[in-house]
Amino acid sequence: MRVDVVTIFPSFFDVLEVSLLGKARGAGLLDVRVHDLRDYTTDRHRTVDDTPYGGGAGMVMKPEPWGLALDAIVADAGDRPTFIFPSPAGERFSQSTARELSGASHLVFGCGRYEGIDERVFTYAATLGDVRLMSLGDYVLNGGEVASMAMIEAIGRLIPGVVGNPESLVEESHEDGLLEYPSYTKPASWRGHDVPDVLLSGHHGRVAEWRHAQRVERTRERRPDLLPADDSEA
Ligand SMILES: Nc1cc(-c2cccs2)n[nH]1
Repeated sequence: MRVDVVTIFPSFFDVLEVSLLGKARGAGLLDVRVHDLRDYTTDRHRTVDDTPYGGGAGMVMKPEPWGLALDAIVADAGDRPTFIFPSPAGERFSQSTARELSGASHLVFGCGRYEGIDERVFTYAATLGDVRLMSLGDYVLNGGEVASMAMIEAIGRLIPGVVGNPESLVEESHEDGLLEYPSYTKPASWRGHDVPDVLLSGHHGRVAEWRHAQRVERTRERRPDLLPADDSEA
């Protein structure tokens, strides 16, 4: 998968060199390219925003630099990518969205500032590929960088080969509508807190039953909205 990121804070994405995604890049599973939007400005001050038509507070990102940046990426890749613009006004990003997008061949993340990107950028991008405005949740960030980083990680880890043991992707929270079960490791007793006996029993069937029950109980307690309507009232 190729991933391009357009941002005015390119160094923010240096962290993608480390950890799991860094290994994925090294293994050629993920090709991440970060672009500084200011490289696509034409004035001496490398201006990327201006005051909003119709008045109002804040600044809006100018369309010209975005158009040049998206054109350069599409010309280089020679394909029709999926453009993802983080936005509090976007569709809700979820694990199923991550799974859907993990099958894409080319994603382009456009990191705007909260006051927004000129709407014509999304209209223009739609002539180059699919456009998805994506929200991580009902709260407001200052820019799309943090949201893009989270989505790149959530999507990237689902690409076959990125996570060593694909088994570890099963029974994760949100993979199948239930939260994950509690995890324990050695020592069996720590500061007076013991690991549940069933996990020390060696009885795989009972462990599986206990873990499923824990998943249902936790989901009921913390996220009843994830359960089918008739169940969450139970
Ligand atoms: N979910 C979400 C996205 C955002 C922003 C994206 C770009 C600027 S602010 N805030 N909250």
